[in-house]
Amino acid sequence: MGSMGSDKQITGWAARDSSGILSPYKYSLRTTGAEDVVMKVLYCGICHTDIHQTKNHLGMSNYPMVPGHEVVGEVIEVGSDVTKFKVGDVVGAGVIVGCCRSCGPCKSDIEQYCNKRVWSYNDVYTDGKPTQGGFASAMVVDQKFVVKIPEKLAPEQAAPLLCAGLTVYSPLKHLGLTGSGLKAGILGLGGVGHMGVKIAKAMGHHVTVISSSDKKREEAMDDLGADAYLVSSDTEGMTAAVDSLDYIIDTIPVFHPLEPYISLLKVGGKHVIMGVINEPLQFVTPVIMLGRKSITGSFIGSMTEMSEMLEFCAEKGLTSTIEMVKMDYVNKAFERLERNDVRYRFVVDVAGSNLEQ
Ligand SMILES: NC(=O)C1=CN([C@@H]2O[C@H](COP(=O)(O)OP(=O)(O)OC[C@H]3O[C@@H](n4cnc5c(N)ncnc54)[C@H](OP(=O)(O)O)[C@@H]3O)[C@@H](O)[C@H]2O)C=CC1
Ligand SMILES: O=C/C=C/c1ccc(O)c(O)c1
Ligand SMILES: [Zn+2]
Ligand SMILES: [Zn+2]
Repeated sequence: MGSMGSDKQITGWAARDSSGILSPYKYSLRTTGAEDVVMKVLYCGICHTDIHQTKNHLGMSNYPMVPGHEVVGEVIEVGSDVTKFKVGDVVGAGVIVGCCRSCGPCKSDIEQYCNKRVWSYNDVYTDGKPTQGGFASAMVVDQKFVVKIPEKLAPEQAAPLLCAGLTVYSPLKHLGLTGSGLKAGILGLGGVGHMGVKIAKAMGHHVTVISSSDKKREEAMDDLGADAYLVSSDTEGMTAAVDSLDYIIDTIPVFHPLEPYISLLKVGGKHVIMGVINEPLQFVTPVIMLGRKSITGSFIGSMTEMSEMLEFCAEKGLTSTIEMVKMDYVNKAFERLERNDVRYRFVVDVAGSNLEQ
């Protein structure tokens, strides 16, 4: 890495086009501002959103694009007004690195819903420079969007919590679904889904995994602690489970019918959509009306919830289940994630990949 003065030259791995293939890319970090934290990236998780973005599934991708928004790093420099962090701290950054600070959502501490949010990559920062994410040797992030990683959590295990963990924790809090004894459905057992099982279990819920295949049954029950496992194509099993769930966390990342899952909800049950799906989903209205059911969405969580969720995971001894890889494996890892071949999150050992050599 270059000097820590202005115009720090660093190396990240960037997608250049919608093939989504990442390769080394040199760019400069902004000069450290008064509120900025500079971190040497240690680990970065691979979220399915990184595939959506690098492959331009939403039609809004700009290249070169260094993805990665489950970033754990070590603080190597802080700006003059930074009070919350010091050099040597192990910290994290997630999906959002900026907001307007004056709109309703910002003032209500739900800055993830600010219409002027700045994304950690595939966006433009307030200085006019493109934002670039965590598959890079370093990142500069405003202290508001940096969180301390609790000492009890291993840094590589903590990385997936910064998006996947938060994405599950936030709607459960917001929707009042934290009490013990609730009946949960986790639809899609991937990175977000497996944290759904762990967090819901830690809240004392009875957890049913609803999966597209039988392949993950044993692991889901024995390793993750799920109470039940349904295969969505098993008509008999699905029928037996009708009207049984208080909520469903739906993490499927592609178009899918909603009605078979909504029918699993009790009266007043909630279907929470997480997947980023760029085509209309459909349902006929009686499936929600005749049961006062809700279909809602949720987007990551706030920085306040991020700290709270990390403390919750530390206290309950919750970690993510990861496969650690080096950066030269990242394209293979993206390909395996896309074909549903990971248990349950890839984490890139960024510092151990010596990007600057
Ligand atoms: N709303 C938000 O704030 C956030 C949204 N996301 C989005 O959530 C979605 C899930 O992310 P993530 O958990 O990282 O993704 P993963 O790929 O890790 O997991 C998705 C799971 O969905 C199931 N699935 C995958 N493909 C299909 C398919 N073609 N048909 C049916 N089921 C399928 C699989 O589970 P199984 O094998 O059990 O069927 C798979 O493991 C993505 O769209 C991502 O962009 C992610 C983070 C935050
Ligand atoms: O992985 C985190 C980001 C999720 C996300 C949710 C909604 C949306 O439109 C996105 O572009 C990303
Ligand atoms: Zn994510
Ligand atoms: Zn705002």
